[in-house]
Amino acid sequence: MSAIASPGWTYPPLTEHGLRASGITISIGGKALVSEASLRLEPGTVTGLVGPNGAGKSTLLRAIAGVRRPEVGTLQFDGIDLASTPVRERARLVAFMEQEASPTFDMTAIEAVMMGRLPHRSVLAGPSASDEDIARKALARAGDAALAERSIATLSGGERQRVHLARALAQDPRLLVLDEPTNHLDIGAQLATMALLRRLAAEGLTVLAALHDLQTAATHCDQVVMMAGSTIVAAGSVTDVLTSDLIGRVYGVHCDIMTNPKTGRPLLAFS
Ligand SMILES: Nc1ncnc2c1ncn2[C@@H]1O[C@H](COP(=O)(O)OP(=O)(O)OP(=O)(O)O)[C@@H](O)[C@H]1O
Repeated sequence: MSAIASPGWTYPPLTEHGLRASGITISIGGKALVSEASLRLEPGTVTGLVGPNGAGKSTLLRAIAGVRRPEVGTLQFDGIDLASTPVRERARLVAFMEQEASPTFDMTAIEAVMMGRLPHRSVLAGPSASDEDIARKALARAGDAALAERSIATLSGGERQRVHLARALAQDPRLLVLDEPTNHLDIGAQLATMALLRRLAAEGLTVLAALHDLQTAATHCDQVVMMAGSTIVAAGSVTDVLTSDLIGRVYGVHCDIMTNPKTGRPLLAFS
């Protein structure tokens, strides 16, 4: 991973690896959107952030990604305090794919992905051949190589979602934060995306993804963090968190949990 600090700023020594969020609290107009959320994510793992609509998942992800500053709490990645890390350096550590990232102005898919290279090049210099090479590889990994020269305004929701994933990959981060990365994707593309996240984790990335589909979390994640009513109500292994009892209490649905005989992973049946 490239992580060369710009002149005048060097990364502090690594003390502890992975993400450490502690006591994150965010409120608007006196209403807590996230209350005292704490979590640990180890490098090389995929964590699913689950919970009902309005639980506070996107708000917590935005805080971790640096889009929204928490009023209270600390965020450290690899021992680095993210709040005091300059924006450009932070963007080399953490990449964020938002839930509904509609294009604000027209550009081609490859131009959109190249924006992920901005934290890695000098402010005045244009993109290098190496930047373009990295962007094209990222687009290919996300499954959109054939769409490189297409205007993103003309792409389908799923195609555009993969472009945004490629932009985050081109950023070459150490922590990848994704808000519903598969919500526009067909089942084949969903499986391909989750398999890609697993490969990225195997390469050492820390991956945190908000997921609505509990089966996707059960099948592909190492760890699950469940939010409800602005707080984290459970965090741990898939089998510790995705229990019939907790799903029933949090979502108000009945869920039978079996074991997939092929994968050994939990198989969820809702009623
Ligand atoms: N700018 C805002 N002003 C007021 N309330 C807000 C604001 N942004 C978010 N909220 C509220 O905060 C709560 C948490 O929102 P958030 O988007 O984090 O939930 P979520 O778990 O990601 O939901 P979903 O699964 O529906 O995407 C919701 O009740 C939402 O209406």
